[in-house]
Amino acid sequence: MNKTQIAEAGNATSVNEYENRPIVLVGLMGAGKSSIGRRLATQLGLPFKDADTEIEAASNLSVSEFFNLHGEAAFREGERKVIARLLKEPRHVLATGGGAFMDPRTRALISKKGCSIWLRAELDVIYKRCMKRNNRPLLKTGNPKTILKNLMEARYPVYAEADITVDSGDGPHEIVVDKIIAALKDLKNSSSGEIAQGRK
Ligand SMILES: Nc1ncnc2c1ncn2[C@@H]1O[C@H](COP(=O)(O)OP(=O)(O)O)[C@@H](O)[C@H]1O
Ligand SMILES: O=C(O)C1=C[C@@H](OP(=O)(O)O)[C@@H](O)[C@H](O)C1
Ligand SMILES: [Mg+2]
Repeated sequence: MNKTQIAEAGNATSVNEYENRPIVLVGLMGAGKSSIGRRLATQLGLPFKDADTEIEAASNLSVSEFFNLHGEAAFREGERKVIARLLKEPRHVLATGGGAFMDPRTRALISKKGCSIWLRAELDVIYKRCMKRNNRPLLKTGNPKTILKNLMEARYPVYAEADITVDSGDGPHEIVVDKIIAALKDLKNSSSGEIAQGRK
């Protein structure tokens, strides 16, 4: 059950409590979490945080350098700690890295403390966006399009557990920002006035 579904009696939390949670963007590389997250934060008048940037600042390494020096498992651990710290901060927009929500412990943290939004996009759109920069270590280990396709198959069923899903199509960022704001309003106006607490 996700937050947009009606809560069952005895297992609910108020929308107001929910509205105070950080807005956490999840989804594959190139979905737009960082660039749309920044614009969404500006629109909502909230601070913006990017988990990758925080890891880079804490380690004094780029994400690629971190992967090369310490490996993916250490990156996931650092990512979980950084996200746990950020989720304790007052309401903000948080862009996660694409693998964060795949880590069961990080996902549980986000489900407990955040309002998660999956930015969903199609393979060709994701691929085109990812090719703009060469800063994603996971795409350097083989054919990037094949890697992205395999990641989509493995990850989309898990991203689908997010509280809200918004399509991040091949238009301007602002269209996606507006769709997110509308989805958040829908949540606020949900007829029951309550949302599920015992989510996936
Ligand atoms: N809706 C969009 N329209 C156009 N370009 C986009 C859109 N979303 C993302 N991009 C571009 O795609 C690239 C990757 O986006 P980014 O925000 O870094 O994705 P993520 O953080 O999910 O990996 C950036 O150059 C960004 O400007
Ligand atoms: O999907 C992933 O596992 C990763 C996504 C990246 O972030 P973006 O999704 O912001 O590109 C970054 O955290 C790292 O390269 C690993
Ligand atoms: Mg990003």
